[in-house]
Amino acid sequence: MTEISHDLLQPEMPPTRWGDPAHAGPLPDGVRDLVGLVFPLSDTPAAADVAVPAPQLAPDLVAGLRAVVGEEHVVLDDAVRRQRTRGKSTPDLLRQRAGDLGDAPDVVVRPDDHDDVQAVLDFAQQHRVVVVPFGGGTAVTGGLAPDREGFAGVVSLDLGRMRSLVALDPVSSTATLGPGLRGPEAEALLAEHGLMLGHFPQSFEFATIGGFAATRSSGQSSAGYGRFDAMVVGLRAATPKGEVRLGGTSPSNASGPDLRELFLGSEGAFGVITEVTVRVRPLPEVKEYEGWQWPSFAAGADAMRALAQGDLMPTVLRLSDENETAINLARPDAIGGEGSAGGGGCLMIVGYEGTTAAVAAKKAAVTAALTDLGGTPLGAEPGQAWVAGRFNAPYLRDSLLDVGVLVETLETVTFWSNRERLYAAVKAALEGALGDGTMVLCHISHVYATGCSLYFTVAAAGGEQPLERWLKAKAAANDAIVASGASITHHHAVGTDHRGWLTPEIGEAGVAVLRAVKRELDPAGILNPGVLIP
Ligand SMILES: Cc1cc2nc3c(=O)[nH]c(=O)nc-3n(C[C@H](O)[C@H](O)[C@H](O)COP(=O)(O)OP(=O)(O)OC[C@H]3O[C@@H](n4cnc5c(N)ncnc54)[C@H](O)[C@@H]3O)c2cc1C
Repeated sequence: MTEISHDLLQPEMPPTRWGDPAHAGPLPDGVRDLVGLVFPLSDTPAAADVAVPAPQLAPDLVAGLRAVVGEEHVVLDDAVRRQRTRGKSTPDLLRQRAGDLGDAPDVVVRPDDHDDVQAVLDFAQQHRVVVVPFGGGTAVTGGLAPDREGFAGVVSLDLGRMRSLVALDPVSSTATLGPGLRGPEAEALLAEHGLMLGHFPQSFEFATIGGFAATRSSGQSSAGYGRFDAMVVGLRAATPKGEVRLGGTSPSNASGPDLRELFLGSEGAFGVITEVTVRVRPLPEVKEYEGWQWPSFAAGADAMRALAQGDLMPTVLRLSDENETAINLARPDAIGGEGSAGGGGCLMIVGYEGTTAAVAAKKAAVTAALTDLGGTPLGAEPGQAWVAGRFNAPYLRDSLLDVGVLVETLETVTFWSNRERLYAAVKAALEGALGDGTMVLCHISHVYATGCSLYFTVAAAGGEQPLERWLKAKAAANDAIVASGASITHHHAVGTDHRGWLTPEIGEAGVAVLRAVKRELDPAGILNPGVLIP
């Protein structure tokens, strides 16, 4: 067994929790008091001293991988394999907390460049070894837990060494980035040139460029900067059939269907994305965020629609429903405290970024529109509070799991005309499945001229079998989404968790196209088997 030098690895999240352990903490008093009124609280620590299953990959195959990428980049260390077991959904955390490491990879392989990745895929295809591309490990729909039945073993292909700014074209405003760069690393490299990407999902601190592309991620500034797939100009991928380079010639073209779309959202099932070329923009001169209050979720949603359809999009635009406004998730330290109801109604956060002149002009136009539509300005304080707490909610989830409260999120997207029906149906499904006292919170954070996403946060008593309780509730929510004619996911991707609900959305012919692409690019089916494709 080879020990890895841990300083070669990026800082890692603990397997049973989210984020940086230094930022984790017990439940704030206000939250504990409030939650204790609704749910029974009981100390529920994660299992300690969990044994990681012994690696199943035959020694000659391990030696073969070592010959490909070098001795020290093939890791069998238990802690490293445990950290790459599944992602960070609540079911993933519950399984880790219960000591279930059944999906642990046999070996972690760390390629240095595209050619290394290609060589690993060639080897894995020849020897029927599953390859699971691993970026930040923040997946929430089972995309890191493929089927292993019938294969010689499972390699977690950790892209953490591929973390460079590969090329920059400031004239065209494009940058080519390594797939293993985490959000802050990519922004720091671009900032050296006065540039930025502008992709800030809640998982920003740990998720990677390759992961963003592979899942068609969407960030908190999507109103102004667009979703990640819309930022991608081109990409390079290694597949078992060889190299694929897409979008390298032009920003757009009429050269047949746009094959970039085949890899955006392909979740490692068609190939390993080894470079992503994105459009970049100048760093903003100013950033301003503020709060607006709306009498109801419907009134706030109508105002968002008016902005989107009137070409008046700020950089950040999000709206909490009445429950989420009352709980004020952006400020866990203030939950249950004075003023936590946020003045009632529904809180909208509006953010502006750009040049001083552009921000002033956009802010004046948006302010006039929101005032006309009946909104009440709350000033900069709620906006600043949201910015300060925007990455904190996942830590709160862990603290709640520690006291036996089940917390999870899910998201969907539909057209404006279907928004109310979808909202009511998902809420009813979750409350019906989880029973009395269940708290269902919702916000809109991704807005289009034609529709919006709905992002739900659910809190319920964990009970004796929290995992089973959640899986039942999630299935009910998925059924409600499909029955409402909405999409099964706006940005979390399909993974294994949503696979069973994809066919009604894309149809049998659509599934056949996905299967045909998979057969062509990955004939032995070694890439993430069971992920994405029904
Ligand atoms: C607390 C929390 C908050 C989140 N907030 C958001 C949010 O605001 N917006 C959002 O869009 N998502 C969010 N997510 C989901 C998740 O962060 C995204 O799906 C993210 O894009 C995954 O990136 P990653 O690098 O962690 O990928 P991973 O988790 O490592 O992998 C995700 C999938 O992509 C595949 N993959 C990874 N890298 C590559 C590659 N280079 N080539 C091919 N396939 C690859 C993997 O095999 C897997 O199937 C959140 C998740 C958590 C836990």
